[in-house]
Amino acid sequence: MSGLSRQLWLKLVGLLPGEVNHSEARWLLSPHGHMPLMNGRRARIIVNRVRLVACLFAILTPLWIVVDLLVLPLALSWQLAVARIVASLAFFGLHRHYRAYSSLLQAWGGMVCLFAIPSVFYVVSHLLLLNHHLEGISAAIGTGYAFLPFVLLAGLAIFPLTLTESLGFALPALAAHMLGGMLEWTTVDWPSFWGSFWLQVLIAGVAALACISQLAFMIALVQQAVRDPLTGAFSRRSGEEVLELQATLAMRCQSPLCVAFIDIDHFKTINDHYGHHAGDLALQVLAERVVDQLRKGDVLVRWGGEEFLLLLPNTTASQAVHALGRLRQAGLGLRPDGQPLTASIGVAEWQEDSVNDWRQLLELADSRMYQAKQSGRNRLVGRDLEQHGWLLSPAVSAAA
Ligand SMILES: Nc1nc2c(ncn2[C@@H]2O[C@H](COP(=O)(O)OP(=O)(O)OP(=O)(O)O)[C@@H](O)[C@H]2O)c(=O)[nH]1
Repeated sequence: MSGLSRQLWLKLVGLLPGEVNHSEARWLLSPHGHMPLMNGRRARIIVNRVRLVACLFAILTPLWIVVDLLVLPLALSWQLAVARIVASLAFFGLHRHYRAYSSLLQAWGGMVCLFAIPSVFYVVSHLLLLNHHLEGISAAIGTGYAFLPFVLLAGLAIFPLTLTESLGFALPALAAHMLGGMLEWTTVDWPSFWGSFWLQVLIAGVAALACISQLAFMIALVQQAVRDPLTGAFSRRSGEEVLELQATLAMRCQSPLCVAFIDIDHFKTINDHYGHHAGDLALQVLAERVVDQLRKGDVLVRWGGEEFLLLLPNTTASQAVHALGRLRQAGLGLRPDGQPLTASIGVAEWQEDSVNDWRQLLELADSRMYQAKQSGRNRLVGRDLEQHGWLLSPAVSAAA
């Protein structure tokens, strides 16, 4: 990014909701690059809101039948009543059969269905209204049907969406309105077509801001909830959630997933001899080193105390052993006495170790870490090919 465009970007980012920092601001623009944990949580929120709104509209839509029957010509009000009952049943079906998945794609699918039902109802009701010339109170009630697109656009505001996503939903609605106006396909005598179009653009803009603000707030809360405040690594609870997600994905796609348990050696002596602050510092440096050395998609979890879990998606056991060997050679930091900080590491991969559950994978890596401790610490234990048994890497002696 050039200096000028970077400055412009920072200025723009300064205008965005203050809950997110600069590096996270791009997450408000597009779903690309969101961490799977965030996608999973966002998908669940979207699905829950789709179901809630569907339930609300399943109840509210048929209630207006009474008003139509009292005010509109009888034939028209019955036709509209049928359309309302069909829409209400569709909303009810959506509420009943659409479940809380954690895939963003399925969440978008739910939103499409939620917006498709009133859109179809809008088209049908307008075709019916076009056949009647309404006057007085009937005309006023008929005009109410023309407000549905405004309600749809405003309704977007209840979802935590990125700018691209909210535009993806709003633009087709705006385009349809534009097309309808050009074809003079309207039952409402708006003072000005462009006036009503501009109003819809404004509503879509405000809704997009509301979507982004919700997303920003959500990102801030998720970041606070999922991170360990000392090291910035994922907390154990969120780490379990990420591992479960990644294991499900890996098993579905038959792609490798490696986990490594990393336990610092003789960590207690750092605390005992140099104080808790020195221990904290060692933990922070180790977390920084691991994050710096490994791939962007790898996830570091603080499992507890001086124990870390590293999740390596799309990585075979031998690739993981290679990457971890490089990390150990580069160094995990220094102890306060200047000696290299070392760790005992246990590695397991679901396909090569023939496990079909993330908990088993974890237990295997954990038991191999203990094997590394028992074999003298400062080493990595994985599994070579079945017939070769344990693979013990040599101890690392080089300082960081
Ligand atoms: N400074 C600091 N120490 C911690 C933290 N969490 C746990 N510890 C300490 O980590 C130490 C872990 O000690 P042990 O389980 O005996 O492990 P170890 O000394 O590394 O010994 P081995 O694992 O057998 O090599 C304990 O003294 C804990 O108090 C933390 O957040 N900060």
